[in-house]
Parts: sequence; structure tokens; C-alpha cells
Amino acid sequence: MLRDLIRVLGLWRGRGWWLLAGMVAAVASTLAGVALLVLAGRVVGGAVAAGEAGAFALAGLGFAALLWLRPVMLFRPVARYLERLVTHEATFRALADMRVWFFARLAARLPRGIGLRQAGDLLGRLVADVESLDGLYLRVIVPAASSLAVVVAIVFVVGAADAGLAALLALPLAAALLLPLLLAPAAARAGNDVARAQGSLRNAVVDPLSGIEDTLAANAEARAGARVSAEGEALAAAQRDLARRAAWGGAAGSLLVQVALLGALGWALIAGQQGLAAGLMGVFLAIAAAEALGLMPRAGAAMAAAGAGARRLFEAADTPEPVPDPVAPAAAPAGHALRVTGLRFRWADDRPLVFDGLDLELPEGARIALLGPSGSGKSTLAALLLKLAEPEAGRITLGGVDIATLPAAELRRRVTWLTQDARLFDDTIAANLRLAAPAADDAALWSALDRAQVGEVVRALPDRLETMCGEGGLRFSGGQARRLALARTLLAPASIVILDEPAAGLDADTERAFLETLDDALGGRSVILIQHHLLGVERPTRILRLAGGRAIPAAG
Ligand SMILES: Nc1ncnc2c1ncn2[C@@H]1O[C@H](COP(=O)(O)OP(=O)(O)OP(=O)(O)O)[C@@H](O)[C@H]1O
Repeated sequence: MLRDLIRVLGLWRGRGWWLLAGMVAAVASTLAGVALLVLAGRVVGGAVAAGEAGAFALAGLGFAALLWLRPVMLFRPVARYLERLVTHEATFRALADMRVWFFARLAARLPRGIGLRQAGDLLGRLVADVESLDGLYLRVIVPAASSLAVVVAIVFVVGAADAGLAALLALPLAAALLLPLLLAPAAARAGNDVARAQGSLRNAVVDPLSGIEDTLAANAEARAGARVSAEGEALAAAQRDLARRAAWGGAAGSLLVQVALLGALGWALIAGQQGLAAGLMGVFLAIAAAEALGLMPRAGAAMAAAGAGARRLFEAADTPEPVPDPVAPAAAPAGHALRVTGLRFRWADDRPLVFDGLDLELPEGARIALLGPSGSGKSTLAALLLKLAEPEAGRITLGGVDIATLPAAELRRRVTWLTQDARLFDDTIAANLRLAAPAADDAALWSALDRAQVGEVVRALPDRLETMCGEGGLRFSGGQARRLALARTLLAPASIVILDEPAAGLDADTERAFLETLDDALGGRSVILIQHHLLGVERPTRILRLAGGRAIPAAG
């Protein structure tokens, strides 16, 4: 747990000054509280030492303390205000950095797929687990810094008067300060259980709701509800366990502070008139310490929760990258002839080979129709051509350069892919199209829409290009969404286009019309057209069929 939390702090390095400023403000505010009670202690101590009210002015120490009370009282609320402001700002900034870091790591690793695909779980890691890390700063580091400052201040202030009394106060208070560290490992398991239960609950909610039509069609909403209820109960049980540990920490912490208070009180009584003022000061300081150390028991549970959140984040973020970029990339190729030789690939060690010695050639401007039964590896080949997966053996070259030596971004500028289940994102049509070509003007967008046979549909919408697509393109029918996604692919400035069933979801006439106009739509680019069957209008330069892990020339 500690190693993960230290790694989190390393990732927050860029916000170091903000985090430090927050801690300084918190320590200043706490020390102002201590000063207030020291001064109050001096006033009372002075009065007690003077014996009579009339002689109070002569007790110089008490009178001087009275003068200092006002500025300290004014300073404290200001410091407290600054503490809240700065610590929260520091946290927001650090967590925002963390989210961006985690998102980038996930984006590079998700194509690997296995185990990380559940939307609810990912959402939980990106939102709740990152959020739980605020506890590391706000509920562990800041209170610990304040509490440490109090203990040190007590040692100095009381130690100047009497070393024995200082030890009597500082020892139980230091124990209370260290308590969360001692309790955190035991709470860590409970923290892990809570984080895991939160992930399961999120999945139980998100899964059936994101496929609501299927849930309702199967009459499965009651079963989905029962699963949500069971996961909710598991979460409550884990949270109860964590809360119980926090409560134990709280009880032990307040017991230790009371030991300090009773110690000071006992010392004052035993020391008699001589040590009464120092003893009273000790009592006041124990009260001041109670305020700062009172936050520490929560720190154990917060540390456990942050540790569990950090573990889940790093677990996802450290999944090996499917295809890391080369350390010393080759120069970008001039041409874009594609050649695959002896390709061998399987998705995981325990999965069967998808390709075993596959050869394929796509000269510049050529069009290959790639056929094959479901599961024969058509989409897998596209994933390999875009470096979303890495071959076990064999070579893929682009313009004569092995793509293993090219950075993925460079390759994806030259090769684009309309996936089988291409998605529209919850934004306008224009923004969805510009994902592939950020600089494209409206005329280019309309041209792509027309080439994808969907221009008329968009022209009929009141907001035209500014129409919102809805989450996953829900605003459109399956066929319309597919053609919008196709328009996006056509806009990409790539010289090789892989179209995975581009006409799926289109009625027979539109499908035929689209495939007949493929030449115009693609304007001389190289194409790999993945189809289950050919209509006879595609005019490919070659037809290949995937079978037994190889590409075999076919008659169509
Ligand atoms: N991300 C993945 N992780 C693990 N296995 C995968 C993954 N993607 C595909 N596979 C497996 O690889 C094999 C080839 O799948 P692929 O999707 O490439 O076939 P396909 O020819 O495109 O099929 P379809 O016509 O149904 O789309 C299948 O056995 C499939 O289960």
C-alpha cells in the first residue's frame, strides 16, 4: 500500500508547490490555535499566580498575553480560510492531472482488451478511485503535518518550562499521531473490499442499463435489480467493516489525548503552587492538541481507501501496452504499398492461432476484397495493420518500412479503419466527423457525408451539421449511424482505408449504390474491403478468402 501511495505522490510532483502551500496554511492555522490556548493559559496562569484580581496587572506575563490574544484571534480565521482554499485547490489540480494521466495510459492499453473492458469498472477507476486519492492529501498528509506541528510546538513550549511535563504530554500525543500508520495495514483489506464492491456495484448498474433494450426484451429487469441489491449489500458490509476500524481508531486516539490531558492535570496537582502555571498550560495544550489530533483516526481509514484506489488505478494503468512504440523510430516511408509476409498471430498464449503464415500484398491504389467466415480473422488483420496488436512472427511493411519500427500515430495517419461496430460519440455530427480531420471545413464534411450516402439525411435535420448524435449515436438508426461513421473514415487523410462491412445496416438498394460508387468515394486510395460476401459491383483488384490462418485467392 505504501509503495502505491508514494507513487501517487510522485505523480503529483507537478503540483508540489500547491500541495506544500496548503500544508503551510494548515500548519499555520493549527499553530494559531495552539498560540491562542498558550496565551489563554498564560492569562489564567498569570491571574492564578497573582492570587487577587487587583494585583492582576502586576502579573506582567498574563497582561502581555492578553495583548497578544486579539491579533492571534484575527489571524486564525484567515489562516483557516486560506487552508481550506489552498488545500482544496491543490487537490483539484493534482486529481485533474491524475485523471489525464490515467486516461492516456488506458487509451494506450485498452485494445489488449482482456479484463479491462467493463464500462462500469473503468468508469469507477477513472472517477471514484481517483477521487479516493484526495483523502491521501486532505485526510492524511495535511492533518498529519498539523498534528506533528502541534506535538513539536508542545515539546518546545512546555519543554522550556519543564522537560518532564513535556514528555508526559508528547508521548501519548505522538502515539495518537502514529496510530493511523499502525492501523492502516489492517484497514487496507477493508479498503480493498470497499473499492472492489464499488466496482462490482457500478458494473451491476451500468451493464443492464447500457443494453436496456436487451434487458427489457429478455424480461430481465427484476433479475438485474436483484443483482444491484446484492452488490449494494456487499458494499454496505465492506463499508461497515471499514467504518468499524475507523471507529476503533477514533476511540483509541481520543483515549491517548485524554491520557495526555490527565497527565498534565495530575502533574499540575502534584507540582503544587510552583508548577501550577506550567501544569495549567499543559492542560490547555492538550486541549489544543485534541483538535488537531482528533482528525487523525479518520486518516487510517482514508489511507486504506486511498491505498485501495491507488492499487486499482495502477493495476489498470500498468497493464502491458499491446504494442509499445519503438525507442528509435525509422524515418516515415515515402510510399504506401502494403506487404504482409509470414504473419503469425494469436490473441493470447492460451488462444488458438488466428494467422499462421499469412501473406498479402496491397499495391498503391489497389483494392482487395477480403472474405471469410465469422471468426476467420478479418478484424484481427485490421487490428494488426493499425498496430493495435503485435504479430508473434512475420513482417508487415508500409512503403518498404517495417511498421514495427514506426510510431503508432505515424502509421495511423496513413492507415485508417472503419471498424465493424464503429461508434458515434455524444457530440455534434460536425465534431464526430472532425475527429478524423480536425481542420476539415464544412464543405469537406458535406462532401464526405454525400459520398457515404447520408448527406440527404443530415440536410433534412433542423440543426444539420450541429445536430447532436446522442450517446453512442442513439439519435440515429443503426444504418444512419453506420454511414455517419463511414463519412468520418472517408474524411481521414489516410492513403490506406480498411472498410469492415461498410454497407452493413443499409437496405439492399443503398448498399448496392454505395458499393458502386466506391471508386468516387475513396478517390484512388488503397482499400481493404472486408465483406462476408460480394454483391458483384465492388470491382476489387483482388479477392482473397481467409481460411486456416492464411489468405487464399478466391473467385468471389
Ligand atoms: N480482442 C480480442 N481478444 C481476444 N480474442 C479476440 C479478440 N478479437 C478477436 N478475437 C478472436 O480472434 C478470432 C478472430 O476474430 P475476428 O474478430 O478477427 O474474426 P472476423 O473474421 O472479423 O469475424 P466476424 O466476421 O464475425 O467479424 C476469433 O476467434 C475471436 O474470438
